Amino acid sequence: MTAWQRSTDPIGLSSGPPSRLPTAHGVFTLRSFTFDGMTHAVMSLGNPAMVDAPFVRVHSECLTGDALGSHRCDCGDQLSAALAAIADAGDGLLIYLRGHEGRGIGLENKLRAYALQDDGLDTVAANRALDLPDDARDYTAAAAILQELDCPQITLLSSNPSKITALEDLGITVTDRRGLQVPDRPENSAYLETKRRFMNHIVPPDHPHAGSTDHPHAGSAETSTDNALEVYDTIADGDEVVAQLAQSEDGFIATSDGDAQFVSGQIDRAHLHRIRASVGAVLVGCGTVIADDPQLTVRAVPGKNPVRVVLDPHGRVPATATVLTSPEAPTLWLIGAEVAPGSDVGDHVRMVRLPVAEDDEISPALIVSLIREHVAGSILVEGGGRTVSSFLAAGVLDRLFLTSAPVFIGNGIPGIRFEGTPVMAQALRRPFRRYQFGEDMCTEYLLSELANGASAQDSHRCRGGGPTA
Ligand SMILES: Nc1nc2c(ncn2[C@@H]2O[C@H](COP(=O)(O)OP(=O)(O)OP(=O)(O)O)[C@@H](O)[C@H]2O)c(=O)[nH]1
Ligand SMILES: [Zn+2]
Repeated sequence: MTAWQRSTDPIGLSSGPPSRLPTAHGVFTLRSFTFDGMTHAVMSLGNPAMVDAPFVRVHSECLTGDALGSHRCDCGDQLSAALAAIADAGDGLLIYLRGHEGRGIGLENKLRAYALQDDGLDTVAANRALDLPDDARDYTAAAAILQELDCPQITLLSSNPSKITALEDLGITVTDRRGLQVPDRPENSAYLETKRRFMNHIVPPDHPHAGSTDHPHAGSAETSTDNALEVYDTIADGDEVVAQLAQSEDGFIATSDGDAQFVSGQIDRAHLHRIRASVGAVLVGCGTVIADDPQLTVRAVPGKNPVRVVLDPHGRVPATATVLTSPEAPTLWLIGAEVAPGSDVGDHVRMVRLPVAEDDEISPALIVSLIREHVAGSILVEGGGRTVSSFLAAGVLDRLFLTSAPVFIGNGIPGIRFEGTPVMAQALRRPFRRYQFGEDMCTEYLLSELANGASAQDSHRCRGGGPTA
């Protein structure tokens, strides 16, 4: 038993005898190591303990990629490239970690996540939609094996920086890291982009997107499956007023009974959550809070929750509303000057009085400046139809994302409606871009010079009234 085992491992690491394993990359030595009830496989070549920082691949089990030949991920290619690199070096180890399937959520859950990805979610959003962590892997067994094999200093074959951190936290020194050369395949390029964009995976130096944060789908009017559009960065870096609304083909956001589940699909939902993650504040009218009791947090994609702002001039929001009771994100409660708030609210809620308005209508511009006194960054006006319409008509929106779903409601709660013009030539036309979100069509209107200028370099922009891409 090594010193390491005695000091930190009450369960114990046990290993089986070495055996020969002839492979396409040479004859390796194979041993099993059992730790905490799980048996892992370790392939070694040469004498890694005698090398300063030997090549080590810590490979997470992936039945579909490693054994079934799946091209949804790059695991099979990484496995084979790692063995080739070790064979080339002459000394090294591959630790095949079982129990890591699906980044630690198991095969059954990974296949559930695959089904959601077939419907348009990306790999991170799919785990979240299942209420599962983005990455649940534990590297304690790998660190124990490396100590046992006298390899406390290694060159890690990986493009995942969090593997380095995890191993270093467990006492392993990663003196160097090597990325493995694996092809981006058409079937897994969106998956690899998501890992690079949202899980910090390192882009290989010879990759076409190396050194750039641009996303291949940026500004695209084509079908986008992971909708990581460039515009989110523009919104995050600016202080725009952005609105988003999903409506039926005939312009309703809900049925006449208020049923709004669900007008648009999963990709549009992920898009909305990406906008939430890019803004400082998300505003809704009290009607939306009463009808839908929304959480207004970022759940479908990674990112920080914005401050939730509730517009409540007549004090109609019930004290039981999620925005007032759940402390997941701060809430700014814009409440009428003469309204007496009911019972106590949580510490996450800040009450701000609206000024008295003569005609009972508080101007959108004033609401924006009130929010700006408390929150920095862009503001998302998320609903409902009346609130978004009043902001549009008042000319305070920089950008509007309006998603049309291929469904007819016939009659219901209206989406965009405002006092129009009798003269067609005077109707509101602005430059726009279009994105296909699965079955839904999202049109992004560039309403202000600010938004128009910030997005000027992007391709696929159409002039108002022009043909759609
Ligand atoms: N939950 C989930 N897991 C996946 C998915 N695709 C692959 N995996 C799992 O992800 C694990 C591999 O992790 P990756 O993020 O691809 O790569 P990595 O091991 O972190 O990084 P490298 O060392 O560069 O390969 C394996 O356990 C796969 O089963 C997916 O869509 N959803
Ligand atoms: Zn895989």
